[in-house]
Amino acid sequence: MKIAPSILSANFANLLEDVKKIEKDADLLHIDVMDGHFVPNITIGPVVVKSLRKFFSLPFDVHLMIENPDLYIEEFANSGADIITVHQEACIHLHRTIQKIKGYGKKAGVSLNPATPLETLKYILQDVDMILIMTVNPGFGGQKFIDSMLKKIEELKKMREDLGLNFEIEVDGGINLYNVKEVVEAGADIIVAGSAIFDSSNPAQTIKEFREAIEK
Ligand SMILES: O=C(CO)[C@H](O)[C@H](O)COP(=O)(O)O
Ligand SMILES: [Co+2]
Repeated sequence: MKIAPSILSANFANLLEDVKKIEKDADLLHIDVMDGHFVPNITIGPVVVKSLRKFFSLPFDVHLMIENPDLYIEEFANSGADIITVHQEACIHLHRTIQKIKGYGKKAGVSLNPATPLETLKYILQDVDMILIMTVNPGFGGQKFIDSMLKKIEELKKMREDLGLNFEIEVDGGINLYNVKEVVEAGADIIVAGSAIFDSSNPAQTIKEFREAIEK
């Protein structure tokens, strides 16, 4: 099980120091990109990804919550993203978008909003490296986990088994020390956590506690 702290809840005025706090304990760095159109919030773009890349070697997991992601894939690829995840709801030609990400030598992820059925992924599952199940409506950190998404994670895991595929299942939104175990038991391979990690007094220690909570 991998842990991907989301910098959405880091201090943007002190981003370098905040990421240094989790660098050794995290498996990936989750970077939430929001455009004010696909979601009602605006965060950061490729310039910030590029600036961070100079200081860190851990994989960058870039979650694009933007309309027309095709327009920005090249820039994010060149800025140092390792995984580029687009939303199914934002892509008219999703298969083409996935191929574009892979064409830059990056891992391709596809994310689903809570209301979007798994069936929309049926014909692209064999093409992706990762599926990101949103367990909050995207746009903001610190929201409450939507419990009905546990079934969705279980169903996706079953689909993966039935099809004999090996994409990773990432789960994002409202995950904390109290619910992480059931999220992993449902089928998550990668856990994203923003507020639970960066709002804590010791983010590195909190990541260790996440791993302990799963073992319990
Ligand atoms: O994609 C996101 C929101 O759209 C964030 O990654 C997610 O919400 C993480 O924050 P938290 O753990 O505080 O819910
Ligand atoms: Co995210």
